[in-house]
Amino acid sequence: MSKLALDKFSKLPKIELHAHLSGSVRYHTIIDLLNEELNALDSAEPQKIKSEIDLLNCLKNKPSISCTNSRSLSECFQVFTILHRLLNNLNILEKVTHDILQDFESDNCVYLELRTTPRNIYDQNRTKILVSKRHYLKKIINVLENFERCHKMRVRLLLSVDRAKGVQDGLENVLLANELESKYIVGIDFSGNPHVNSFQDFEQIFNICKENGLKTTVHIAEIWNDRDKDFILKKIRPDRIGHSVCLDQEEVEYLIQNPIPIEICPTSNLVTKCVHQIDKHPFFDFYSKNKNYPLTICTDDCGIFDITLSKEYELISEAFKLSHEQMFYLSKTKMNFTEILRWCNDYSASDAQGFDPFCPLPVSNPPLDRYRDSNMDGPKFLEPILVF
Ligand SMILES: CNc1ncnc2c1ncn2[C@@H]1O[C@H](COP(=O)(O)O)[C@@H](O)[C@H]1O
Repeated sequence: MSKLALDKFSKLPKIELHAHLSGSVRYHTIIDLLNEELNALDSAEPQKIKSEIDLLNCLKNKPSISCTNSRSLSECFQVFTILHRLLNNLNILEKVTHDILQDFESDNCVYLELRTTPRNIYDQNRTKILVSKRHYLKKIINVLENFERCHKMRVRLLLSVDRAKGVQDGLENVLLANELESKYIVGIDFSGNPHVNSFQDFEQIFNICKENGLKTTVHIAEIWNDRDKDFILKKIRPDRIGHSVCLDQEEVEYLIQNPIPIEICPTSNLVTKCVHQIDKHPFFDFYSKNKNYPLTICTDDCGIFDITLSKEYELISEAFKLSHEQMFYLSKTKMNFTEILRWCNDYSASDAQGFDPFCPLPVSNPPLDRYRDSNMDGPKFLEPILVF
């Protein structure tokens, strides 16, 4: 794709609803932190660190129609373990979180929903808690507050329940969400290694979320033998679902008839090999059958994959021959913004009225024509959806 087209996607105002904090730490920051460990005088395991740098290099992925340097999901989860070791104090956490927000805003993201699993940070012997889950979260919320004071992008937080860490750990996170009562926490994400445990064991937690009015989004069908699909789609019916790529035709039909908004993560699906070619991505099963199906394009772990939201748009647009106008229309309308505003339950009605996330900078925003793809021979604008 030409640089000009890439620029147009960078300028398109976008929303990001599926971004894991640790996975979104800048790729170069991760490498720098690993090199710091490597060069430390007391570096105990240089070979291990070198192989971790190699793993990172392999996972780093450039968007392309067919992905050649794919790695499996389990390798991704190895990287998260490394990241959790590296992000081991509040200063680093503060810095990387701020960088993530900056990066999304520079990419013209206007509403970012970051998700993270609250965790205790231990000392080297893992005997003493240095930072509690509560302090971990408070630090992140503090970064979001400070950011919002001087930036236009709106940022909210989902607390993650990691299926691999078990029910008790998940329960603590949901109780924390309730207890902190922060306007920044808008819901609960159910994620983690899909090969480990089953979400069916977490039914009590789903019920607690419902009883307490906490919105939920659940990772499903990231692998073919996901035994939780029926349970999630038919019994739990969360507010959104993530990935949802390994679905059979019957399940796709079921969703078309009974839609749940889907967070699509194209590069992630290629890297983890649950989709082998971008032009076979099930995004199109939904899009082609129902142009109004609520779909949103997301990055998942933009740091470890070294990608941006704009590049994800580019990937989908190229693979399915969608014009800039179609992408624009998709980003504007496929995810119901009233719904998002409802997630931000602290907004007063007047705030909500004044907040058009697609028009955050009315003075400096370019005219809509700027987003028009001059080479496009498909339909012209479907409706005058924006007033800049
Ligand atoms: C690649 N696809 C994925 N599938 C499932 N869960 C994923 C994921 N990518 C990330 N996570 C979840 O997010 C955590 C890292 O961010 P936080 O430490 O919470 O900020 C991972 O440990 C995993 O539980």
